[in-house]
Amino acid sequence: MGDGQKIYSSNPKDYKLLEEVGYGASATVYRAIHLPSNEVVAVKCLDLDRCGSNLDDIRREAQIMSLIDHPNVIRAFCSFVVDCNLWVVMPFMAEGSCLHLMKIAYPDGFEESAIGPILKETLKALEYLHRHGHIHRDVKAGNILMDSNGEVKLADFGVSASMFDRGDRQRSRSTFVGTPCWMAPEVLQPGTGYNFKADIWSFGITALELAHGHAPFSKYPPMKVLLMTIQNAPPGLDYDRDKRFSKSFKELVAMCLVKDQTKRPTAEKLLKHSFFKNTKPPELSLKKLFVDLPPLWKRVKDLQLKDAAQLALKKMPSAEQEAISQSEYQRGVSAWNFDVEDLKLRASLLQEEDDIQEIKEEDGSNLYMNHKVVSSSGPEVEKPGTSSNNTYREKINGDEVPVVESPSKKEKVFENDLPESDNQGKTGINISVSKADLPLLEKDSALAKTRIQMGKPRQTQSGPLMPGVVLSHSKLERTRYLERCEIENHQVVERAQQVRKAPSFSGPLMLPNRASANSLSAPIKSSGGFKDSMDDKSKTNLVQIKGRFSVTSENVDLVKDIPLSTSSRRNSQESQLRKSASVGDWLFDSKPMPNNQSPRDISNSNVPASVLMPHLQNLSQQTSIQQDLIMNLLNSLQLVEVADAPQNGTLPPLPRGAENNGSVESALSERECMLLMKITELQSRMNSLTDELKAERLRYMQLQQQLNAQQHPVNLESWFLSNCSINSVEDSNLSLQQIRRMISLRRYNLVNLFNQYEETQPPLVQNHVDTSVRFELFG
Ligand SMILES: Nc1ncnc2c1ncn2[C@@H]1O[C@H](COP(=O)(O)OP(=O)(O)OP(=O)(O)O)[C@@H](O)[C@H]1O
Repeated sequence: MGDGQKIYSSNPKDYKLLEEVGYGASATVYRAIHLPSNEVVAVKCLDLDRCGSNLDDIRREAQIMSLIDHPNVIRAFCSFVVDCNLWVVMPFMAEGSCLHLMKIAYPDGFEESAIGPILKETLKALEYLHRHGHIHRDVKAGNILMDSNGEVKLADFGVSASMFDRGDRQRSRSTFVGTPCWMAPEVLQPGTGYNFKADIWSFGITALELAHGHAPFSKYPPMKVLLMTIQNAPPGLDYDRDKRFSKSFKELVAMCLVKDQTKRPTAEKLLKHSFFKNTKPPELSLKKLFVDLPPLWKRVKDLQLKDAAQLALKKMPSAEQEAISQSEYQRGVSAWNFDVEDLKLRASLLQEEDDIQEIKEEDGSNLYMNHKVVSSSGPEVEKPGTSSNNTYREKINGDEVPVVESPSKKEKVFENDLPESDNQGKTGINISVSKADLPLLEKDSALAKTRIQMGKPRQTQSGPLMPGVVLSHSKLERTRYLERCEIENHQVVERAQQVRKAPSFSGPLMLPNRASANSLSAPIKSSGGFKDSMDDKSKTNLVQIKGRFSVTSENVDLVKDIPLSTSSRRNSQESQLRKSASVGDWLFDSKPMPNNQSPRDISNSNVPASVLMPHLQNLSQQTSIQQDLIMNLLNSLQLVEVADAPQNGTLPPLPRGAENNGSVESALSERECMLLMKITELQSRMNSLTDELKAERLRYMQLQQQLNAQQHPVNLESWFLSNCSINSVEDSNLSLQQIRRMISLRRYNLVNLFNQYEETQPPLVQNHVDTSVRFELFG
């Protein structure tokens, strides 16, 4: 009787948990004994509190796992809740994940003879899952498990998605989940959906990971990985440096890592690739990988100790260690708890890698190097910081290879060879302490030092960011746009502060001109090499350079696209203020509404509080800044010299000489009139903003009520009953069938409403709609 047929009870007392053999973002995995049968099993204890996914996701994972029936896919024997944990009982894979194995004994990756069988078995698993309508969405070495007999199984359905959703969403997902290094461009890119071909991309990245010991770009923080995946040529095997690998392996990888998902082959087709023709069965070729290695739990323990020692060396307080370890999890190395704000912040703090001496990652040292793979002897690898990241694909031996060109263009470096840390350390035992992982304070001070040394100030961002844990398509654009709004807002505040601090009494107030570092019209050019790597298109769209890292935007003109109601109002206000050019360039630029949405539009829709709050904050900020401006105007205008003539709509100049007493009087009264007009104008603007703010507040309260109501439609039948003022279905004169019909009509209406709402709302707002509402509506 195979494992599949055994009865595994759902009673925790029937399981004796033994050693810890791994852990992820939300789960710890134990070797355990199923006492009634005396079988060794693995128990994955998912901490429901720590778990980012909702119960539906978890239930789905467990459900899918229990239905799995394929030798290469881990299936769940059973699952049940114990206190705040969900226990998933599954076969114990005694050699753990490929990632573990590489970290322990093969830091430079496996030999091709081992990679072949691992990939082949993984492909079989993918072929099975895809055939049954699932996208795995988290294919990587950390999720490929091996048993001592060489068996290979794909694990972790934490983020898998059923492709059999109803309606338009079928076979095209729009939720941002997964692990960035392994994520396909279409998953990261705005506007497009993705399908099972995303797994093929991840499979290609996994192939590179197995070949090198780490995934391409894994050195970089997630946001940078995200942009590099979108902007750069796909990574691949280097035809010079990766001489130890066959042409067919390189070809296979290149086939998977095609940016156009439609051009990627299916798992079924890949299985027929020549690379797999001569692949030996896993039981023959993989077993040797584990010879002489201590048992899995011992390795895991050793790795944990090693990491703990590294942390101790850094002499960090435990809270900081914890913060690092947590951020390691959350910054995308661990799947679906994607904290976009954190990513943005870190991206903004990015700097030249060579600006600050990097804290060396000691991950490369292996603990049990009894099978060290001889690494290829290629040219010296260029440090990422010294590279311009100017990437293109070059034909070598008739094949396209991604190449990174140094600024001098003297030497070429193959992109996927850039030294990288193991950012996949989601298991937590590899807490890599790269500078990107330093606690912010420490990092900030390092940054500050660098800035002083280099004498080139860089922009950091502050202020509230839009909340959101899930980045979906087109959110990247919106993120850029919001970042820009934030910068503008920051500028406005800075200007207002400067007005307060240093009112100039002679001539224009001293304010930064438009071509300043933060100016959108004149983006600051970093001396970092990254800009060189961008094509012309992205150059024109450059919004910011953050260290070697640029943020571009196709929507740089978004402000122009703000609906007339808002933009024209703002433009006229801007122009009015601009007209008082006598007070310099202190253009009051209100923070535009994200996503072309006027406050009124927002107030007329069902928008969650998280979206409304920034608007409200904006409005109140604008109001207070305007108040400041008015005060400053009043204080300083008497002494301000006005350059423009009154016919230009600006204030008349104040004559200087005492001999012009008569004209001084008339000019003064003229000035007074204009000032009064200006003040009235500003006051009315302030009033209207205050009104808007009040209306928004009111609307916000209403929306929150509506949202609450929508979030808890839980039981439509009970909704119906309560709305029909009857106590039970039996009490009513209606037949159950009629009631069901009414309920389904109601549901239908809700779905319609929801769809309409989605159509009218910009995607940013859509994405903030609680997924539970979607789930409830779409069933
Ligand atoms: N059946 C098993 N047998 C042996 N080791 C396992 C088993 N399942 C998982 N592991 C080990 O535990 C680690 C964590 O497991 P898993 O990836 O399922 O956790 P997770 O919390 O879902 O991870 P993630 O961070 O991807 O969400 C794996 O990388 C692997 O090393």
